[in-house]
Amino acid sequence: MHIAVPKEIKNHEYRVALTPSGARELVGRGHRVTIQAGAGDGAGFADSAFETAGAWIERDVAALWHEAELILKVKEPQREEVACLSAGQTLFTYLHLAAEENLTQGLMESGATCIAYETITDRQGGLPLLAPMSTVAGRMAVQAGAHSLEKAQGGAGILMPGVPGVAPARVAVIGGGVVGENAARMALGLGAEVTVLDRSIARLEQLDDRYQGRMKTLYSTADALEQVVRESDLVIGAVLVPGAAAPKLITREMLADMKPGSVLVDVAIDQGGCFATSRATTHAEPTYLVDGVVHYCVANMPGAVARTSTQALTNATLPYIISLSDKGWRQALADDPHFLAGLNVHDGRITHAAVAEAFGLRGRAASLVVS
Ligand SMILES: NC(=O)C1=CN([C@@H]2O[C@H](COP(=O)(O)OP(=O)(O)OC[C@H]3O[C@@H](n4cnc5c(N)ncnc54)[C@H](O)[C@@H]3O)[C@@H](O)[C@H]2O)C=CC1
Ligand SMILES: CC(=O)C(=O)O
Ligand SMILES: [Mg+2]
Repeated sequence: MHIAVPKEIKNHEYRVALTPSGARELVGRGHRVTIQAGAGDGAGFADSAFETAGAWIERDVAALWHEAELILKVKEPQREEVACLSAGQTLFTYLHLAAEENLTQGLMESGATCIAYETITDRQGGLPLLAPMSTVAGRMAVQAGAHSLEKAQGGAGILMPGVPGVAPARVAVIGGGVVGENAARMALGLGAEVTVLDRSIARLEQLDDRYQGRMKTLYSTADALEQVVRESDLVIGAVLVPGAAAPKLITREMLADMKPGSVLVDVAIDQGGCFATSRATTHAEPTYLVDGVVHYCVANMPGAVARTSTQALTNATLPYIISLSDKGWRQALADDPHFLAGLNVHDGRITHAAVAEAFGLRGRAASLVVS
């Protein structure tokens, strides 16, 4: 199969969809891998490393897209990338379509087969291709939050661990999944007082057990959220309903009760965000203020630590890429219902129920596409 890897063009996105080690595995299986010149530079992988792995380097972007059967990316395609996609091609990347109506429309019009990393499931009920980047983003959320609490960033001027005789910061994490656990773990490590809220009792039990009560767990109700948000210095949004737009859990009114200079980090922004006042920001300008509360809402947080993230991403995606390349998308998805859950758009139709519901459209069952 002819596999192409374009250079990412989203603001401050330095990741690349494949490492040279990943390219070597694919080339070794008889596939042709073409990498856009410079695509790996931001992650520290030079063109020469890809060439050594047996990949081809292409300078002509239009030719790269035109000739590919399978296109591997990291972030959702930008407008000029959607224009390069055509029927018969397969796109494998993060899509987060419920938050992007224009993108969804563009992908439907392209006629391409679009498989989203973030809706692929596993036997344990997890999201194996979202998890590595959620681990990164969860850990980064605390770094971003701690920085935003500094006075020069608009924050209240609070040091996360406090000092002897002065209390540490209070951190609330809404959603105790992969992002939430990693954020809570980092905040605990910094000496903050940490509360995790979730709707899953089983998950709260697991966290309580794993951290031996060192973080407080709360069942997530409107009352609990109001109370915790009022008391917290840093609130991290980490909820997810797979494929769907994030529920708005912190309302504009609740913001008025927050302490001036407190910080909201909305990691769930790639699904539209879980705070009513969230809007996507970029690494170039990551924060803004609403009612004296600092908002950090970067939709591609792992892009800033591209070296770590690129390796973690390829580790997770490679088995799926091999399956797509060896078998073709239809057989690969037909063989694995968890992989099939990643099919979001095919031949002009939405094939994921939560995405179709987000836009009030009638989708087509993914199972019908591969049967
Ligand atoms: N901004 C960025 O750069 C990145 C964003 N993300 C995003 O972070 C979000 C979280 O991802 P994961 O942790 O991997 O998901 P996950 O599925 O592991 O965890 C989500 C948790 O939210 C909980 N939840 C759902 N509704 C809730 C509610 N109403 N109240 C409280 N908890 C609720 C679920 O029970 C689950 O435990 C996703 O939107 C993901 O796309 C992930 C990586 C990078
Ligand atoms: C998951 C995601 O949106 C990211 O890694 O950028
Ligand atoms: Mg986006």
